[in-house]
Amino acid sequence: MMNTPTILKKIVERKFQEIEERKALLSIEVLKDQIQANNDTPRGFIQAIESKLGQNSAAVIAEIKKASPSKGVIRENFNPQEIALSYKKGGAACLSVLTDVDYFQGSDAYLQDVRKTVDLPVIRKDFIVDDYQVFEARAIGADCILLIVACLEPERLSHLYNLAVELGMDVLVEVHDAAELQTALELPIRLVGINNRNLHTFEVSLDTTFDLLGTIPDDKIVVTESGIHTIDDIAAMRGHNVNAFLVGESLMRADDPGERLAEMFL
Ligand SMILES: O=P(O)(O)OC[C@@H](O)[C@@H](O)c1c[nH]c2ccccc12
Repeated sequence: MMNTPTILKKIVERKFQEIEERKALLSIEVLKDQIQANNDTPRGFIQAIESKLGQNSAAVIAEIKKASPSKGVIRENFNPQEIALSYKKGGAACLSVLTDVDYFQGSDAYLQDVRKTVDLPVIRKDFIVDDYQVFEARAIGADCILLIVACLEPERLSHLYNLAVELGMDVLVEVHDAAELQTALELPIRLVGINNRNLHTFEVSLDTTFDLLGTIPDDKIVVTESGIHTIDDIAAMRGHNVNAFLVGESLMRADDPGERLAEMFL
């Protein structure tokens, strides 16, 4: 399968080009200066999740996503700041903002705007494969980054993880199968994201989470990602003691995303 150009492969190939384009416009040194000048302390992403879990509540990472390669445009009336306020009101623990431009119609500006608007911790949702993007994430105000095991060699994964932590950010390490999970567990991570969507084929199955649960040590927080649509989906997860959720589409399709969040989770 890795020989055919899957969507993930195409995205990552384009991402390497994009990074070169961005480096030509703004050097990594300038990004470092921006981080210094911003003098911004990252908000505790993991801490916000732990705090919800400590109250026996579900911890929801609510996603702000206009479009995706599998679904096309998900939300026409797209106002990230308004959505962020709605999510906050609906009880989200954290926010996830897509910054990938070419495949998700995301933007760094959305993340910057959202973070100014609400006090919740924000994860930069993108395909991070290079140091440049980790500095960039902190420069635009990200509190956490996503690292997808499927698009990184283990050494690079470990290197990017350490760099993010040095910059004060939290990391959500995302896996989709047992081999990726083992790679992730080599790192001193607290959060393990299990993506129920296969990024090569787009197939979604909540069994991905259930199948991998058994081999995850108790000190990790499992975040189930993608394909969470119904109260039954949530009850099934919570029945397996999975209490942290990353949810996008089903909230993005609602007129009032935060209200929908509250209905689904409370
Ligand atoms: O919209 P959904 O099915 O609720 O999924 C949200 C989130 O899990 C999904 O956007 C996602 C998970 N991992 C990713 C990696 C890259 C881009 C997107 C993603």
